[in-house]
Amino acid sequence: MKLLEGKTVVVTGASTGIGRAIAIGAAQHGADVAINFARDTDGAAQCIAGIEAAGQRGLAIQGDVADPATATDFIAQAVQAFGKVDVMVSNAGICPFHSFLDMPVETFERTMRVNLHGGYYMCQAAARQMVDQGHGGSIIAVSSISALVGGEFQTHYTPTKAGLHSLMQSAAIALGRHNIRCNSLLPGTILTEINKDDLADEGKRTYMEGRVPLGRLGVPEDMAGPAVFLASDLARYVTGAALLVDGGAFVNLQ
Ligand SMILES: NC(=O)C1=CN([C@@H]2O[C@H](COP(=O)(O)OP(=O)(O)OC[C@H]3O[C@@H](n4cnc5c(N)ncnc54)[C@H](O)[C@@H]3O)[C@@H](O)[C@H]2O)C=CC1
Ligand SMILES: C[C@H](O)[C@@H]1OC(=O)[C@H](O)[C@@H]1O
Repeated sequence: MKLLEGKTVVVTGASTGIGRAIAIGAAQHGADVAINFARDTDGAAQCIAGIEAAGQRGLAIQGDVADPATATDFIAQAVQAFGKVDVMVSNAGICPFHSFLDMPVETFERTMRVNLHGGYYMCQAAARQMVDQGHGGSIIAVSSISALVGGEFQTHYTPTKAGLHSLMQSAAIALGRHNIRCNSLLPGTILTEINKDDLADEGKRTYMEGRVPLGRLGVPEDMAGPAVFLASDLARYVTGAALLVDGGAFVNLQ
C-alpha cells in the first residue's frame, strides 16, 4: 500500500544520508519530492534518480539552510513545480565534533544557524504555504536521540536537537487549528557521512554497537518508514510527538 499518493514532500539536506533515504522512501510511497541540498550536486542527482526510479517527479534546489531566503525560495520553487507542499522534512544538519572548553565561537554559531535556525526557517516557510493552501499538512523535524541525552563532544549540537523537538511541540500548538501536524524524528546512531570520522575509531564503533539491543547501528533506510508514517494520514492524530528510532539504544541502561 502506498501511503503518500498524490502528496508533495519537500526534504532539506537530501543529497546524502538520512535525507536522501527519506526522499526516496517518500517517492516509493507515491509522493513527488523536492529536495534542498548544500553543495553536493552529484549526491543531489543520485537522490533525484532514486525518486524518478520510483516513478515520481523530483526537483533539486541548491541553498544554505542557514540563510532565511533559502527557505522561501525552496518552497516557492517546489510549489511552482508541483503546485503545493503537503509535507516538510527538515533534515539538514551538521555535527562537527569538538570539545567544550575550547569550542570556537564560529563552530558553535554555525551549528546553531544550520541546525536550529535553518530548521526554524524551513518549517515556518512550509507552514505558511500549508496555511495558505488550507488543507493541512505534516511537518517533521529530524531531531535526534541527542535531544534526550548528552555527548562530550556535542555541547554545541545536542541543544540544537532538543531545540528542534521543542520547536515541533510549540508549532504543533500554533498550527493545530490548521490541521498541520508537527512531529520530530529522533534517530539513534545511523551510519552516514556525519559520523564517518567519529566511528572510524574501531573501539568507539564497537562500543556504540554494543549499546543497541537490536544488535547493529542504523542505516539511513531505517529512517524512511518512520518518516513516511509521520507524513501520512496513518498518523492523522499524531502531533507534538517524538518518534525515537534507535534500535533500543536509549533504554539500554544495563
Ligand atoms: N547519523 C546519525 O547518527 C544521526 C543523524 N541525525 C541528524 O540527521 C540529519 C541528517 O544527517 P545524516 O544523514 O546523518 O548526515 P549527512 O551528513 O549525510 O547529512 C546531512 C545533510 O545536511 C546537508 N547540509 C549540511 N549543512 C547544510 C546547509 N547549511 N544547507 C543545506 N544542507 C546542509 C549536508 O549536505 C547533508 O546532505 C542531521 O540533521 C543529523 O543531525 C540525528 C541523529 C543521528
Ligand atoms: C553525529 C553523531 O554520530 C550522531 O548524531 C546524533 O544526533 C546521534 O546522537 C549521534 O551522536
